[in-house]
Amino acid sequence: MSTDTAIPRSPDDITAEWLSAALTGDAPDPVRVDSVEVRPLGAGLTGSAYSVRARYAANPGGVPDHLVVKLASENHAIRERVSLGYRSEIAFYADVLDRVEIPTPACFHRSISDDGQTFALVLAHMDGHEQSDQIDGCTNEQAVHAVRALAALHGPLWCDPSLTSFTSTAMPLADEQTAYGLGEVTVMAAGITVDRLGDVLGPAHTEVLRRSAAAVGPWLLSRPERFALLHSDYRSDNLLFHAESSEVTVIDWQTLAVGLPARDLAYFLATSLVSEQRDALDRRLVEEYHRVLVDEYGITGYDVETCWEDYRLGLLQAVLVPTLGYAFADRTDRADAIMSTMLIRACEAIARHDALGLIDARP
Ligand SMILES: Nc1ncnc2c1ncn2[C@@H]1O[C@H](COP(=O)(O)OP(=O)(O)OP(=O)(O)O)[C@@H](O)[C@H]1O
Repeated sequence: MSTDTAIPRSPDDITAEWLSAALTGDAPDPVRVDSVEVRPLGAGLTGSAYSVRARYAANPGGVPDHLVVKLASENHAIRERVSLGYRSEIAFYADVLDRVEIPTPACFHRSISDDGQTFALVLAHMDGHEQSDQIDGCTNEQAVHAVRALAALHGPLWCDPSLTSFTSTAMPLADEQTAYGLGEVTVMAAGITVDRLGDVLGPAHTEVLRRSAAAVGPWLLSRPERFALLHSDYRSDNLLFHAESSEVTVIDWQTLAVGLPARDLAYFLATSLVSEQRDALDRRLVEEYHRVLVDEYGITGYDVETCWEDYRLGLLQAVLVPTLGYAFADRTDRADAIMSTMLIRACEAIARHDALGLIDARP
């Protein structure tokens, strides 16, 4: 791991010298970068991502010319608040990536300071891929690729005992104390969300939102017999689809968690498809996710009806993650629009599939 001073804190620190050292690492043949062209990417809500075009004088390993460098936020308060997210993403690329099969950008360098508030990641820029718009949602074809990729995250570490002690995440496997603690924070976050967006959500969705937030504690403790590593924010904004093949590459690993696998599946289907599209497709997409788990990862003792029930139960993830992210972040018109769209879809799905009834049925 690099020392603190070696890690860039701002785009000005992304120099040819730094990139040369970062890309060389411990390798005997140095990478020599002649020049870099750095441009900002993304909204930068929790960190900063930059597109970096590099010209090489020596490039023995064939690192691509077009890279993404991710750094911590330049805002101290944000850095403090999300340092666990930074640790999660670095842990993913350092310790987890080789143990799962979900497609991600190739990683050429990662470093983080001891306090977790300064980090750098150098990734391949996914040229030829595009992000689908969170409000428009994914196409049907993109959705198929997304659920298959999800099975490739969950399948390899399905109920793997090592995950019970995986703590490089803000949301390790829940016990009673953490579940009810997170439940209380979610109720608070839902209250703030309703104060801001209640008029847009309307009374019926507001009621579902409040009841869902109130159920988060027992929900997190449901079905403890099944767990996997979760992305937790598996939605359009974090999925880059190949423009022609629709194959997906998954980014933004700052919300790693351990829990019921279908939480990721439900979150994706509830936030990243428009409601009518989800109603028409969710059964088929759940079956496809299940098929890949069984056929490609040899998961046994998990029939498709149980997977379907897990999907229904998992829908509360689509209240948990957005409200926590939204209530404690700065407010913008775009954030309001994305959040209200995701929450309306989530509440419709929760009501349609009686997700809350499942929690009551099996306390
Ligand atoms: N490997 C990549 N290839 C192409 N684009 C990328 C890549 N990684 C990130 N991006 C772009 O940069 C944006 C920000 O990346 P990411 O979501 O990982 O960072 P973040 O700190 O969580 O940003 P934000 O706060 O804006 O969500 C992405 O939305 C995407 O547009």
